[in-house]
Formats: sequence, structure tokens, C-alpha cells
Amino acid sequence: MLMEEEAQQLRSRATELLLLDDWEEYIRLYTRFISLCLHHVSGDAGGDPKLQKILCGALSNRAEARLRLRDLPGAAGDCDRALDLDPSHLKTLICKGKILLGLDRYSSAADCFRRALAPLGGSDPALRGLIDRCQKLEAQSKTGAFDLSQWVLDGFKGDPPELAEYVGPVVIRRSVGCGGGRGLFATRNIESGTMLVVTKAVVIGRGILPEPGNPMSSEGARLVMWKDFVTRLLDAAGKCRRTLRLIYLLSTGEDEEDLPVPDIRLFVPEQGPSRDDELSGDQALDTDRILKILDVNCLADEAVSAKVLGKNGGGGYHGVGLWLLASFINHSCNPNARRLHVGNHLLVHASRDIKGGEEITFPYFDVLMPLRKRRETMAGTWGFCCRCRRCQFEEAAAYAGELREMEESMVPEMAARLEEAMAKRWVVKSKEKAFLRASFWEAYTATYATEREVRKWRGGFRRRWRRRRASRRRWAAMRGGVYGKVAKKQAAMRILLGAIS
Ligand SMILES: C[S@@+](CC[C@H](N)C(=O)[O-])C[C@H]1O[C@@H](n2cnc3c(N)ncnc32)[C@H](O)[C@@H]1O
Repeated sequence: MLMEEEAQQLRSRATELLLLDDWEEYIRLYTRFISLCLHHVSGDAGGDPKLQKILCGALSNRAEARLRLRDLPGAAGDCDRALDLDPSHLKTLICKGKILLGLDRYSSAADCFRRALAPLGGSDPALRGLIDRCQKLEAQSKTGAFDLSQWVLDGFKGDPPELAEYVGPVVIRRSVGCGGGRGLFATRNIESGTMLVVTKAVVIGRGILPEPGNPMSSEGARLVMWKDFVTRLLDAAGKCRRTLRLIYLLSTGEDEEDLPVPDIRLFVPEQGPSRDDELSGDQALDTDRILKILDVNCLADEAVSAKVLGKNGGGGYHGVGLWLLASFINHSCNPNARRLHVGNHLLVHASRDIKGGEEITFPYFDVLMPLRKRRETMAGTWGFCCRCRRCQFEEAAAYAGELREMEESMVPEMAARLEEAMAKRWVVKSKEKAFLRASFWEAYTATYATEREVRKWRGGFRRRWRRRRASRRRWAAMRGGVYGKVAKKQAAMRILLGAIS
């Protein structure tokens, strides 16, 4: 009787807190009440069904509050305890399903929703919707078939489509070519355009930087955003032992040669451990170590969305995030993959055909610039010296001095001079030609812009059109030498890439 009265009082106080959105206090309130219930359960009233019902309800309510605060492991623990008391408790089954969905356990989430739906005769449209969502995400996570076409055709308006995490034909191995530490490798021959990895950010920091003249400097705004990003990331890592474990697998930039090579299954939805109690051993939250990890592994969030693109054409937008599996991908100035940011997800797909066993690389920054400028960017922003094939070739080339001279006088005719030297003096092969053209991209852009102007007043329409078409082909082939050709099969992706390039 006493418990029922206390439960009644608790419900009224909990409703007040719920209206105030004070979830922290709500959790504290239920934690005190759950301890009280457990005290009674361990005493004479242990077998009382009413008490068990009250305890189950309290655990379920605390689980919901923890889910709101993104404490997924804590919420999952509460659900499990509630379901031990009542395996068909509807609210708990739905809450557990949502938690599993958040942990990318799509089929287990669908099972929970099905169990909740069964006593309702299968007729609840909301639960049906949740099951359909899980099935769609499960199919994506198994096949890598993501369809962004509708969102693209709508001009990136509204929320980006919901995406599953996906690990394609790749594995983590020790890298000999690029990084030296670990890298991601193709497990089989891969066709250009194939989706390789889709991974959700642990946390993203986003904001619009102040316009010039605003009292707050752009640097100041970036610092505020960074601080907020780090705080949220530490919070996420502190709440979830799995997240912390996976973050600790990433490089701090020190002794990369000696770092262990993690099993790719840790990152595969439905395969890695999802609950804290499935992980052995404890690791403390080490802020210094995490800061070093963030320094080495964070990527700029090059988000595509109507909202972002609408703001000064995306000019003031600044975003930074940590994507776990993508953090194993090394940089190359001659990459074979490219990345795309959709919502909180990062999509990596092959930008050209890749051979089985080849390392997957994407550019950390724009690589269409000369070696010296690439080196400056690397040293300034990334703090490493690239060891990719293109950098090694350009550094070792006998005509490196001549190239530097050309770079200093980057004028439109330079593209013609370079073409001539490559064909007649240096006898450069076609792959290396692509490297050099990419390095002097700016000069080629200037040359082609000038040509276009010339074409405006020369020749008839048909001739102009034919030339333009040929020039476009040459243009694409040059770019393809470094960035790879765009997806053949995935029409949606092609549109998307075309729209943002
Ligand atoms: C995001 S991590 C990439 C994965 C890392 N190799 C590992 O073992 O965890 C970035 C770090 O990898 C190394 N790295 C990546 N690309 C490189 C490259 N092209 N040349 C040399 N080092 C590279 C650098 O140490 C860099 O700080």
C-alpha cells in the first residue's frame, strides 16, 4: 500500500519534470524510487506482483529518459531489467526497439517491435512503420544499396534520407604504401562507383561562421564550436563503453607502426558488441588521449543540404566530425575513393576501379595543386608528410626544379608549356601526366577559361559545340586521372556528385 502511494506521488512529480524537460532530475527521481522498490523486493514483499509491476514501470520510464539523453547503454540495461520482470511490457519493448535502432542493430530492433505488435493483433500503424524502417535499414546495411535520388531531385531540401551503417568489401590492414600505420584495403576487385563504407559520426560540431565585420572573429567562433564539439564527444564516450573502446583504437599520431590492427567486424552493424556488458575490461576516459585522437582523425563535414548551401552558397558553414571506420582511411594525392557527407553519415565510394588488395584512400584536402602547396597544407593542417606514389614521383623527378620554376610563373600558357615538355623533353607516361596536370590544375583552369572565351567569337555553332564537347572530354579525363571517373551504375550518386562539384 505504502509503495502504491509513493508511486502515485512519484508520477505527479515526474509529470512536472517531464513538462519542464528536466530529464536529469527525472532520472534522479526514478533512481531513488527504483532503489526503494528494490529494497522492498529483497524483503518480504519480493513476490508481490503489484510491486513487480511498479518496479517494471519505473525501470521503463527511466529507460525512456536515458534514451532521450542518448545514454543508450544505460537505457538498454533498464529495459532488460524491466523485461525480466514482464517480458511483454509494451512500452519497454518499444523503448528497447528504439535503443537498438540507435545502436544500428536493425534486425534485433525489428524483433522488439514485432513482439510489441503481436498482442495488438498486428494493427498498430506506428509500430508497423518502425518495423518497415528497420527492414529498410537492415537491407541497406547488408547490400550497400542506398538510394538518395529523391532527396537529390528535391534539391537537398528537408531532412536527409535515413541511412544505415554499411561496411562493404574492405578490411583493415597494415599500410605499406601510404600511411605506414593501418589502412583500409579492398578485399576484391571493385568497380568504380561502388559504395565502400557508410558510417555515422560519433558527434558532429556545426555552425555558421560570422560574416566579416562581425565583432566575433571567425577564429573565435571556430574555437567555441570546437569546445562544444569536444564536450559532446567526451560526453558520448563517457556514456558508452563501446564508443570509448572504438575511439581508443584510433591513432594519436604517435608510433603508428606499432598500433594493433582491429577486426573489421567491430564496425559491422549487428556483428560488433553493442552493449557495454558484452565488452570485457574497463578503460578510463582520458581527455588528453582523446584530444590527440581528435587532432589526427577529425574530418571537415562537407555537408550537402539545401540549408547549408543556401547560406551564402555554403560559404560560412563550418562543420567538424569524427567518423570511426573512416578514420582508418589514409590520405593519398592520387586517391581511389571519395567521400560524401549526408546528414551525420559519411559515405565513401570508389572513384575508380580498384583491384583486390589495393589500399583505399581518399583526399583529406584538395589535391589539385602543386607538390609544394600540398606539402604546406599537410604540414599546417595535418602534421604529416604524404608518402603516396604521386608525391614520391614529383619529388624524385629529374625535372622537379623546372616544375618549381613553372609554378612560380603560373600563367595560362603554362598548361601548354607543360604539355609540350611532357611530350617532347621529359617523355612522361600517361599516369604521371595526370599527376602533373592535377598539380597544375589552376593553370589548366585558366587556359580552358580563356579558350572558352576565344570560342565565343570563332567558328559556327556546330564547330564550337563539337570542340567544346571534345574539350569537356579531355577535361574530365584529366580530372579522372586523379579523382577517378564518376559512378557508372549509381545514377543518383552521379547526379549528386555532379551537383556539388
Ligand atoms: C586518419 S589517420 C589514418 C589511419 C592511420 N594510418 C592509422 O593507423 O590509424 C591519419 C594519420 O595517418 C597517417 N597518414 C595518412 N595518410 C598518410 C599519407 N599519405 N602519408 C603518410 N602518412 C599518412 C598520418 O600519420 C595521419 O596523421
